[in-house]
Amino acid sequence: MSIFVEVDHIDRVFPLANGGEYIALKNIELKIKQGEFISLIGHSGCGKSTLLNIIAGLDKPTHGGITLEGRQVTQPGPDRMVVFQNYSLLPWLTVRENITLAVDEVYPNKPKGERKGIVEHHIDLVGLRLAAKKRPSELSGGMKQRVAIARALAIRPKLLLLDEPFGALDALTRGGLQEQLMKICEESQLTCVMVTHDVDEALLLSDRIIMLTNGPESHIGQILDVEIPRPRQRLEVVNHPSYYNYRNEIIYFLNQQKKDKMRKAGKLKPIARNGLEKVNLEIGFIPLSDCAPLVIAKEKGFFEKHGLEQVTLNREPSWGAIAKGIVSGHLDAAAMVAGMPITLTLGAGNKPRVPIVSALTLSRNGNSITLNKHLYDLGVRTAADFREAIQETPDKVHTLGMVYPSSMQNLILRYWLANGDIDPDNDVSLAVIPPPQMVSNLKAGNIDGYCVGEPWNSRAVSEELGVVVATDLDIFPSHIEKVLGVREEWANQYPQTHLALVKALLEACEYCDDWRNREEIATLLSQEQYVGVDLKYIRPGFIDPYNRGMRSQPEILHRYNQFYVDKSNCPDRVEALWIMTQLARWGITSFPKNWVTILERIWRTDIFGEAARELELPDVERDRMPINLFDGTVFDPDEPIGYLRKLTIKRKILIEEIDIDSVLTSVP
Ligand SMILES: Nc1ncnc2c1ncn2[C@@H]1O[C@H](COP(=O)(O)OP(=O)(O)OP(=O)(O)O)[C@@H](O)[C@H]1O
Repeated sequence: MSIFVEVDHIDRVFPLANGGEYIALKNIELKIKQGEFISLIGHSGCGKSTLLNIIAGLDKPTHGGITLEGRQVTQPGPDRMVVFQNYSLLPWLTVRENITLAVDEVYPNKPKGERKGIVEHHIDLVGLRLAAKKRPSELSGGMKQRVAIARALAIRPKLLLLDEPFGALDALTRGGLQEQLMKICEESQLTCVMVTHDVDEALLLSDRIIMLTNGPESHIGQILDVEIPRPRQRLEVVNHPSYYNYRNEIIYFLNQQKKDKMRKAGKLKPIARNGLEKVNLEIGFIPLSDCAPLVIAKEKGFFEKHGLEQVTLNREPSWGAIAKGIVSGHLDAAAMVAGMPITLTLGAGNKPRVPIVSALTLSRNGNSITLNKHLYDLGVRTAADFREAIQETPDKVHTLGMVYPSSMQNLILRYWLANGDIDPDNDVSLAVIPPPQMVSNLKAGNIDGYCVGEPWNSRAVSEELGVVVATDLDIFPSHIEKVLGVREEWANQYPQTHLALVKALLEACEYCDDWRNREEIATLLSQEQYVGVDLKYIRPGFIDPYNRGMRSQPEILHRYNQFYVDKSNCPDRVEALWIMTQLARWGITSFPKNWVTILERIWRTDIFGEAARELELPDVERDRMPINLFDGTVFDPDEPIGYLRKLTIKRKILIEEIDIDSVLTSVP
């Protein structure tokens, strides 16, 4: 498809009555291909209609320009037609006359019979034959909108522009018209730009969704490619494996914009109270069973007990969003995958180094490796079996899902594969997929298996899509899983708040490991705002025996999803060092020569100790002991580089001194 419309770096500045000016749009740049359906989405007042009007030629940009098929747009023209929400029909004319007027105006030189044919064809196209003689006052809202669409299409525009065309209609009428419009656009390969507030409407109709930031100086914040095949059916679209991923991304963007607005209006300013520097906190989490301590601290009043009166738990769409939220300061704190404090601090992937501190381990264990039923039916039970299956199908790329590069799920999955002599980067393909989307991707055949936390293994087992071939209890029992993470700068700015947060969550962890509370916790977790799944998917391993989906009996796994057992919530630098070696092994970060200093900076046993003492709970720092791994190797914390050297399957390992206080200038 060739470039059809080009929005070339436009600004729109409105003069104000008081002599000032309002910069509505800033530097908008967009290329639209022929036949593409584009939606513009963003909060009220962000400039969607202004942009649409400029493309239509109804308004002029202050800087920059629009071209249509290479020609500059300076005024309205018959090659572009706008459909507004308020229909703009002439009340004294009938349906047929309204359409005829537009056709006669645009095609005065066509023979009368041909013009009449065009009008009648478009009356039929929108199903208004029986209402052709009626005037607008005799029509419903949906019928009036159909007239407006028929009138726009009848003049055969090259570009159809729609400004919230279905906004005023009831849900049923809106649904019918959306489908009609989609069919017409697909059949006639029409190029469309539509302004909408409706996320589902945008996903149904669009090839690309342009998300605009809030004004002033609104610009394109994000562009989402909707890769759902055409022709589309509403049900197929909603059931597409990526649908909720797309939907979450848009809603997340809009929520972030809303928060920015509140922040600018001073509504998210720190509120100091109760001897704490900040009692209003935004804490991020991912929908997983092990977000339980956050949910319990909120629902059972532990945050409030420690003076944190206004805690909002933000369900985030991905671990990437958690990292972004913490780095940007949108989130005060988050339940993080265990390696995230390290990768953010070291600046993995050439990102700026953002020192993170963790003063609390929130959970241990709770992950499994699930493979699809097909592999199970082929007899795959172990990594060695999997290697054979890979060797027998050299033309197939086996893809496995993992949740984030610095997650234990990635490191454990890689460890399991490498132990089976499978190179995780060369013999299979690993894809980053947010936990809630694992099952739908397995179902769609996009991946052959994954390593993830609960309830996403139990859901695949329950739906008979996959079997659990290994739990983390088989691979690395009692490993660190989720940790509380905050920016170091934040911890220094709000030390009493940080301490209160650690205390509240430590008490919540203790509550979560009292098995008498598990039924209540599981019920809370199943709620929409938390994990949002049926209780039957949360129960296995959390309350009930764990079902791997094999022919074996479900087993009782007491240490799966562990929050306080062994009183092991104190940050453990030995485990963190093992994570550092694995991150270096797979080329995710370099291995810092100054690991001792960095470990002490990130894993704050001192803050944990203070919290535990104030709560009169044991301040247990785990002994500095070697870790015995399931493959028989021993990780000696005094010899991390020696351990790295001994590993067989690995990437090129970089060992260097990392100054986390300096701005990152080189690839680590
Ligand atoms: N003629 C004007 N003079 C001054 N400001 C204007 C003018 N027209 C629009 N604006 C401002 O420009 C911004 C963008 O307006 P626009 O109508 O394009 O937003 P929108 O995203 O379409 O909003 P909505 O979704 O509520 O329809 C708003 O803040 C609006 O107040």
